[in-house]
Amino acid sequence: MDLLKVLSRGTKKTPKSADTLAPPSKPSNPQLYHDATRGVKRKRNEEALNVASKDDEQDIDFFAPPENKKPAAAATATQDIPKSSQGGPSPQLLDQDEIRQVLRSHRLKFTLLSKHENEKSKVKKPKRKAQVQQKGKEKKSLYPQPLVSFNELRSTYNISPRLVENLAKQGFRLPTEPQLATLPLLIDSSLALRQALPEGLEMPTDKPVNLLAVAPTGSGKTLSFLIPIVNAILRRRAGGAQSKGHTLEALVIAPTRELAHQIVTEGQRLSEGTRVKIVGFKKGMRITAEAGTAESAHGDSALDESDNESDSKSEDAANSNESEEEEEEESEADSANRPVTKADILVTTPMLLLNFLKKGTKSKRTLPTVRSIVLDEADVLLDPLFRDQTLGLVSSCIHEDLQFTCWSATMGSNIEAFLLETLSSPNSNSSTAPLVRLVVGLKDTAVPSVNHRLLFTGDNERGKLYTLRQLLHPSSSSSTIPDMRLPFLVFVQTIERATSLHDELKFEFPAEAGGSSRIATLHSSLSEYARSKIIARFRAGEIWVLITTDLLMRGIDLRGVNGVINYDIPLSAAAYVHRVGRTGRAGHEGGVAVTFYTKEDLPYLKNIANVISLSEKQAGKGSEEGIPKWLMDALPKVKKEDRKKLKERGVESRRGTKAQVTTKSAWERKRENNKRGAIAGSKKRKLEEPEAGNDNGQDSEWGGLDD
Ligand SMILES: Nc1ncnc2c1ncn2[C@@H]1O[C@H](COP(=O)(O)OP(=O)(O)OP(=O)(O)O)[C@@H](O)[C@H]1O
Repeated sequence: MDLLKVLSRGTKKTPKSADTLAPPSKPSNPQLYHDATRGVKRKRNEEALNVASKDDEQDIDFFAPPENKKPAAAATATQDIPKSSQGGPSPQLLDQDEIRQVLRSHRLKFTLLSKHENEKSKVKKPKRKAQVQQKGKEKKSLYPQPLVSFNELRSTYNISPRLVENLAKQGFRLPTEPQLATLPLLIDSSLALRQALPEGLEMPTDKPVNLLAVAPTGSGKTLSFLIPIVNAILRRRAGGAQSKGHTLEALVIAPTRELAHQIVTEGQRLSEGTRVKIVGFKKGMRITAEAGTAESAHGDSALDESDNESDSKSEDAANSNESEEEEEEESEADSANRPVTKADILVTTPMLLLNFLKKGTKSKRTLPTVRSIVLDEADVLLDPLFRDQTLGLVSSCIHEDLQFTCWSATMGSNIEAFLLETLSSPNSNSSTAPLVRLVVGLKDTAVPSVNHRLLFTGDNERGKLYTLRQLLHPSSSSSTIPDMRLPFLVFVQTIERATSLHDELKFEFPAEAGGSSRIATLHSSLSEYARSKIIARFRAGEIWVLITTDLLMRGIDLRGVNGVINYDIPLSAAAYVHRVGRTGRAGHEGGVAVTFYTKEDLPYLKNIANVISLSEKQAGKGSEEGIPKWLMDALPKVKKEDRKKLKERGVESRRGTKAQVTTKSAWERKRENNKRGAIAGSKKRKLEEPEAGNDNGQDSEWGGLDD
C-alpha cells in the first residue's frame, strides 16, 4: 500500500462546493471552547443549561447601562455563568467553585510559576520526580476571576466607558478565551486574585502580575494586552498621577513590521476618543529616552539605520531591506532635527528601537517611564536568535514596577524556563512580581478552528503546481479540495521560490477577472512601502492569492483569508500552527489549511500530522475526520538532527536558485540560467564594488522556530 497517498485520503474532504470569493462566514461566537458541561457537577450543570436556554431567546445588550442589563448568565454563549455575576452593585465576584467551573468549561489553566519550586523538584530522586512535580503543579494552580461578560469591565473593573463603547462599536460582544481569562488579572490583579490562591500560597498583591499567555491563533490576544494598558494610562491620568500630555508608558514588541503596524491600528481603534496615543516606531523617529550614566539626561537623537545591518538575520525577519521609498537615507544631522514623537504606547520591532537607544552613546539609553512591556509572539522574540535584541530592550525599561507580559500561540518549555530565570535574576526590574502562566486549550500545538488537509502532490514540482492551479479555480469540478475558497495565502520556503511561483501563476486569472493584479507575492526583500501596499490591497479584496514566506506566518490578521496552502512544508510544528492560524480566526468557520507533501517531505510529516490530530481532538471532531492512528504510527519519527536541520535550512532541495518553481524543462531552465548568468556577470564587472554582503542571501528569509 502506498503510505503517501493513503495519508491524503486520511483527511476527510467536505463535499460541499464553494463559490469563488465567497465572503468569510460571519463569526457567531469568537469563543473556541464553551462546553458548559465540562468539569461541572451534574446538578449545577442542569441548572446552568436551563438558565442559558431561556436566556438564549432574549436579545442581549452587553453594553447596556446597569439598570437595563439582562442577567450576566445570558451574556456569553457559554451558558455557564453563575448567578452571583448577574448585574447588581459592583464588584460582583464569583466564588471559588464558580470560578473553577467557568475556567474549566473554557479550558483555561493558570499556574503560578516559580524558580524555587522548579529547583526543589529537580533535586528529588528520579523515581519520585514525576510525583513531586505533579504535586507542585497542583499546588501552584491559580483560579483568578474570569470575565464572564464584557459588561463586567464597567460594573466590576470600572474601566473607562469610552473603551467599552469602542469595543461595542467594533461589534465585539463576547470576550474570547484569553480576554475572559486575562482581563481581570491585568486590569486589577488584587481583585482578580482575591479568592484565587490555594491555601499556603502567598503572592505579593502590590506588584503587577507578570504573565505568560499561550492561546490559539486568532483568539484575540492583541486586545487582551491592549485593553489593560490603555485603561491603566487613562486611570493614572484621571488620578492626576500622570500629566495630561503623552508619556511613554508601554512598549509592545513584535517580530515583524506588518504585525507592529497591525497592533498600532487595533490600538488606535480601541483608544479612539481617549487621547491615548499609540505609535509605531519607524526608522528616523525620535522619542524621549533618558541617556545612560555617561550621557546627559534626555540625550535622545534620531538614527539613520541604513548602515546598521549587523544582525542581518533578525533584521530580515523584522525590518529587512531598508532601501525604502518612503524612508530615504538621511544624515544624522537631518534626523537630529526631527521633532520628538510623543506617544503613550510605542509598538516596535526589536532591532529598530534598540538601534535608536544605542546610537551615538557609550551606554544604552533607558526608557524610565515605561511601566508595561509586552512581547507579542514571545517565543520567537525570546528564541536564541533574537533574544539579545529583545532583552536589550527589556533591560532599558527600568521602572521599579515594570509589568512584563508574553503572548503567543506556541511556547516551548525552554522559553518558559528562560523567562523564569530572567525574571528572577537580581538584575530584573520585575524580580519581585509573580509570573503566572495561562494556557488556553489542552496543548499549545493545535489549531482547532481550521479544517486541516494533507495532500500528496507527487514527487516533483510539476505535481505541486498542477494541484495549486486546480485550487485556484475552486468551483471547477476537478478541484481536489472542493471547500477551498479564495482568497488564500500560499506559503513557500524561500524568497526565490515565492517570486518564481508568482511568475508561474500571475496570468492564471483571466483579464476580465482582474488578471495579474489578483496574484501577488510578499517577502522581506520588498521595500516596506511595497509590503504595506500589498497588505492593504489584500485586505481590500483586490488580491485573491498572496504568495509569501514565513515572514507573514505570525500574528497577521487578514480577516478575509479563507484558506492557507502550505505549498512547501512548514519547518516545524510551531510554524505549521502559525501559518494555518491565518485562517479560521475569532470564530470564523470554514477556514481550510492544505499542506502539500512530496516523498521528500515524508520524514517531516509526523510533526504536522500530530498537530492535525490534536487540533481535530480539541475541536471535538470524530476520529474519522483526523488522521487514523495506524497511519500516524506508520509515519517515520523525525530525528532530532533532522528537526534541527529543517529548522535552520529548510528542505535542502528547495534552497538556492536551482530550487525555483517552474514547469519548464531542465534544458530550457539551463539555457535561461546561462543567459541570466552572462548578464549578471557583465553587470557585476561594471560595478566598482560588490554589493554589501548579506551572507544569508536569498535564503535568509526568516525561518519558523521549533517548539
Ligand atoms: N471579543 C471579540 N469578539 C470578536 N472578535 C474579536 C474579539 N476580540 C478580538 N477579535 C478579533 O479577532 C481577530 C483575531 O485577533 P488577534 O489578532 O488579536 O488574535 P491573536 O490571538 O493575536 O492571533 P495570533 O496568535 O495569530 O497572533 C481580530 O480580527 C480581532 O479584531
